[in-house]
Amino acid sequence: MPAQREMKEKNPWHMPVTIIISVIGVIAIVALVTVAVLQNKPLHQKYKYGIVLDAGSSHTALYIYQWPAEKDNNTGRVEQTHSCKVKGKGISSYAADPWGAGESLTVCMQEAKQQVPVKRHHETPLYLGATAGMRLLNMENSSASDKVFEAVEQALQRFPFSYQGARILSGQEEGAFGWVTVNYLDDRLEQGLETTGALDLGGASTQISFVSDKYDGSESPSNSVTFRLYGNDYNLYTHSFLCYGKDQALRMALAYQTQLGPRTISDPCFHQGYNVSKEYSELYNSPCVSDRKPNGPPVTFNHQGMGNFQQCQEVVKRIFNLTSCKYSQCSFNGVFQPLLQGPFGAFSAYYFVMNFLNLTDTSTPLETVKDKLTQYCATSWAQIRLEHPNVKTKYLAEYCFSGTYILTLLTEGYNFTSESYSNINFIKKIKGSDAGWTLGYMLNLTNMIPAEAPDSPLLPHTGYVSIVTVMALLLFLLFILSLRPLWLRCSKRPQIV
Ligand SMILES: Nc1ncnc2c1ncn2[C@@H]1O[C@H](COP(=O)(O)OP(=O)(O)O)[C@@H](O)[C@H]1O
Ligand SMILES: [Ca+2]
Repeated sequence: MPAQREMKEKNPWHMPVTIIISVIGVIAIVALVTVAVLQNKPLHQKYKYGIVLDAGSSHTALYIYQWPAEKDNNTGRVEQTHSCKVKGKGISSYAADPWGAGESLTVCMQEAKQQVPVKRHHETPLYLGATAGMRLLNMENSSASDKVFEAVEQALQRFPFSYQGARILSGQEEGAFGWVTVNYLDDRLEQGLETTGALDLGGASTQISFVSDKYDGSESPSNSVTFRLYGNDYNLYTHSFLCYGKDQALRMALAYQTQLGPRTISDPCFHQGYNVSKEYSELYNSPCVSDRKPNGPPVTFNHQGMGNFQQCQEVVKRIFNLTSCKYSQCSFNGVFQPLLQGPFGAFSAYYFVMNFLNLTDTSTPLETVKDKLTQYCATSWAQIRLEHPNVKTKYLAEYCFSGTYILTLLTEGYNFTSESYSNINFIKKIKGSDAGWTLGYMLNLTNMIPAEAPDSPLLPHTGYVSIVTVMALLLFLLFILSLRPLWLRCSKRPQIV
């Protein structure tokens, strides 16, 4: 077999040294790529969790947030994974039964126990923040408010989480943390982009927060909050109007109409055919209206609807003081407000109401929005009920008032114009997380937003792996090429025949 022998001798791969070098080379390259891929591959994601209870005036909601365990300081990574609406009213309505307030939270807390992995329970911070309902109760009856907190605290401490306390947020905090949430979720803070203003409408208070270039905070320091986030300084204007949430605003509007204690009030903000007997003591049972209580009114009054948007707007305007202002410019009630600037996200009741009324599209001219609301308010109560059999009667009865209140607050109160109205976005969620103060509150308390921009890796993981792979291939090519001379030499060797 001389031909076969010749082949063997020509082929360098049959030389032991060449074979060993080749094998080692290939193993080295495979090892290099494998190590590069494995070392830099994100580990099987482990998450940390945080729980915030939003004890609002109308109801309490629980939110669970999660973020990758090894990257607390990274940006845009905290997201809402679960929410739970507590059955019944807000904790401030339990003044006469404080333990009931604590009890009311247990169903959602049980749910949280199921949602957060058991081994993370003990390290999961749990916060409760109360807003305007408890602010009002605290003003009215501070010992009742203390008792509610005591009961809530005891109920929450029974769960295996890391309880961090329950407290009333100031209006300023509520506004500022709502602004942080919206801008964090939009990745505006991390990237240093122009920020979005935040408009939050609750049941008992409402907040407006935005950055205005012309505003340095000196004209009204109590409306100013400064932040340094990701290496950028922000000078935020914020104001919270206590009693201007939509439920208390409705009380104030009704109080203006019942100041003389009539037995019947004809209310343009409710639909024609709506006729409900209500109690004076219930209407005036709030610090927002208690000083307007008529002397010796009858026990009840008939609340009758008239269904007239124009007249409703006149009634609503009466709850705003639009004349007194000791600053260069004001919103209402003598409160300083700089020039409106930039886009705004309007959430909570702004969204619920405008969404129900099909009016979330702000590219619709303001005049058309008013026309649609005029039509809606003029629809009879019987017809409205027929069209929306599954909507809670209390909400349904109030959407005409609420829509009118929102438009009046935005235009007469905050000075949005036909042009700037289109800068408002009515939103519920951003990237799966609810817009509201809770996320911003937790980010702040867990120091999850750094003051300075974190150092970012030179390359993202995929870039790193690609470069190593390309380099390994090049090395392999070089290696093969380096074998060429050996090859050629072998093929030129004198034949042994
Ligand atoms: N589906 C809905 N339709 C209309 N209004 C709603 C709906 N869901 C919630 N709301 C209202 O949103 C408001 C939420 O306020 P809340 O956060 O409880 O009060 P605050 O922030 O003033 O403490 C309440 O007025 C509540 O009635
Ligand atoms: Ca709220």
